Amino acid sequence: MDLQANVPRWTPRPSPTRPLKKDNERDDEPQMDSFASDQEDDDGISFHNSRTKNFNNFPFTTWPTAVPPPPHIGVLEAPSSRDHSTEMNRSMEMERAIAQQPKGDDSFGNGISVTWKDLWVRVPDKTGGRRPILEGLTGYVEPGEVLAIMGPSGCGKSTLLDALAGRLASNTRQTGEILINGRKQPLAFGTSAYVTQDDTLMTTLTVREAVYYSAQLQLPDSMSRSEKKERADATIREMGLQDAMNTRIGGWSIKGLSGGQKRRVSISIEILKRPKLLFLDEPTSGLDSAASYHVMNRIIKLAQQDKRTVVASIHQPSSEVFELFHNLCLLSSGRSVYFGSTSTGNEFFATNGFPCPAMRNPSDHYLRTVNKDFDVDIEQGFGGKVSAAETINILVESYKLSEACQQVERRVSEICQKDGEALDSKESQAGFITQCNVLTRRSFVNMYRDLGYYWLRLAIYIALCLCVGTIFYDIGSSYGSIQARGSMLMFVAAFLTFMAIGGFPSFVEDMKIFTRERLNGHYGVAAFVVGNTFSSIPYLLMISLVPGVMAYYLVGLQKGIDHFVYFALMLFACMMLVESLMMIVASVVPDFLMGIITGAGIQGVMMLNGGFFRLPNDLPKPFWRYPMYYISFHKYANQGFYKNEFEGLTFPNEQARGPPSITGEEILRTMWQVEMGYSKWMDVAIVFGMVILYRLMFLGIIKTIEKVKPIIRGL
Ligand SMILES: Nc1ncnc2c1ncn2[C@@H]1O[C@H](COP(=O)(O)OP(=O)(O)OP(=O)(O)O)[C@@H](O)[C@H]1O
Repeated sequence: MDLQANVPRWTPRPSPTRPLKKDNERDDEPQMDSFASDQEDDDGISFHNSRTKNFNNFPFTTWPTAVPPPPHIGVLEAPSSRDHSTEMNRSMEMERAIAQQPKGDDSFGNGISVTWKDLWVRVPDKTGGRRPILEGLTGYVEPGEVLAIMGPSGCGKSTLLDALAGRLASNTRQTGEILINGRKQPLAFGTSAYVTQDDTLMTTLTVREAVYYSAQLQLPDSMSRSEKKERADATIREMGLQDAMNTRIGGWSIKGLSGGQKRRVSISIEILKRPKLLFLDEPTSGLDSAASYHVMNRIIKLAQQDKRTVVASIHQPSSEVFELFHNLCLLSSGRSVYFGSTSTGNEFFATNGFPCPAMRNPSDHYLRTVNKDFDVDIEQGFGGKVSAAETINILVESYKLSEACQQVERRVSEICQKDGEALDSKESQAGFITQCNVLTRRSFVNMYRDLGYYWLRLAIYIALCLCVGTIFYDIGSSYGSIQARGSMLMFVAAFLTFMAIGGFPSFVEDMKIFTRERLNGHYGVAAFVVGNTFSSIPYLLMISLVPGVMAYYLVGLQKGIDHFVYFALMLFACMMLVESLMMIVASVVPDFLMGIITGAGIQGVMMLNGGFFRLPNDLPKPFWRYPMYYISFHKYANQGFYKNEFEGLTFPNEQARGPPSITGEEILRTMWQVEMGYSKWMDVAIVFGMVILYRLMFLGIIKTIEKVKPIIRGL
């Protein structure tokens, strides 16, 4: 069957850049679905269409629902009964109207235009090849417009948004052209805002705190604190969250906001800065119809102010919400079914034999018609039925041949020809010091409120140190205590520090929030690393000191406050190091289970090679002795702890042979094979140096990932 030969030509009404509704054109309150009604066109043909009154001047080849269709099965043809001369006249009229229609701004002004042409996105398939998830899409969105991306679940809405926002996953390959203001330029890190489908929020903060911290990070230093607070409060109110201002967002452990409320917090955070380009993935999911309407209405107003550009994927908008959008990009299985004004969608479907029934929300009708997930035949306006797959083919082919499609291509070319401005990602952002300060405070509050971050670890450390203290209680200075001291100190250096791995789930959550905020340009990578490092210091000090003092004094290690201070300092340095290591792991393996296994594996190797289980001189050369022994932080931790404990002590020699006593220094040299050429303070300094190195590596890895990802995707 040659679908292309039979599909009717569809021509849209001449308003791809439909002017925005004025406020007085509609109530602010959501209305009942009311726009599907029987109307008569100029030819006296009755058809169901909500917006028929808009179309009377234009030649839509709409299937009349009351008139029998031409006798073909599953193949659509232009109605033979049409008066062709009338049609031609109307076509000419339309072409004239199109020519006279203002094509948006002549320049981009301060706004951002996005165009995409022949956009393909492919992902690996099971056979080792690649399957397309977006197939040759072309479209545009201009300043002041709100584009709705619609289609059945899995049709590629999020993928299209990700592609436009420059955020595709690294296993995808993108071809085709995406231009921002007519130029090929990256769209991330502050040039646009993106509300993702999942709400990645700091669960311990209240709504007001979450939005206000974000305001402090995103708004420029030139704004006063009170102005930022005002902006945050106003945005919260705009999203209808005033009653939940002081409610914690909540997560798996504490019940806080509802799903819909979280959605609105996510939107609030991203619209705070009034972005010039806003991507929204399912902004209304979880919202009731009134909330959906108000949220979308607010976003439309945002687009109107200073001509901002909005692209939103949306699942099941009510008719009220659907009417708010300007253009519709309807997808099915990654293919473009329709791109054009939302007000001419009904025409397109009716023209192709799938008119929207009376009293049905048009968006429901479109989604039902283009969904092939369920093996249900689609009813045609004239009573026939075609399979869902065939319906989609008809619509896709019809759209390709339509004047609307050509019009979109023309508009894309026009926009691309303009010489648009380059985007500045650093525009009006808080300064580095402010970012570090705010991130440190926010992270500190989060750590304080999240029981799993440090409090639970503190409890477990106390329990473990009580066990250590009672098992090695009052260790004494007998010959046998030498081995016991060594084992106890090794346990502290290896196992107590290993336990810092318990914070990994919180690191993964932190990384998710960081990734979202970073991609939206809220702050820089360095500010995040500084904030994360400084906020954890008080807690790690507490964990080193409180359980440390219990273990130290119950065991009866070497007396003197300086010895205890060294012990606590080394424990603190090792914990910081393990946390830094786990942050690196979280940045590379952001999966909870995989990350813990990877982190535990790395630490296991270091522990094994740290000079306790196998004495340093016995480690096989070259790999384990050089460089692995020197890379392992356990080497320095063990050495430092041993020097701190054994130097200055003397143990009686209970063996029959040899001198009557043995000094700590001799034990260090012969028994533990410790490097004695430098002091214990050097060991702790090396561990702190490694902490700095690991944090820098963390920063470097994030920056590298940011740079490499677009290259992998083929951009
Ligand atoms: N990185 C990826 N690797 C493999 N497959 C992917 C990837 N991204 C998307 N897909 C697949 O592409 C298809 C489209 O996914 P996408 O998330 O864009 O759909 P969607 O229309 O947003 O769906 P929903 O409305 O349910 O969120 C799905 O089948 C999905 O499994």
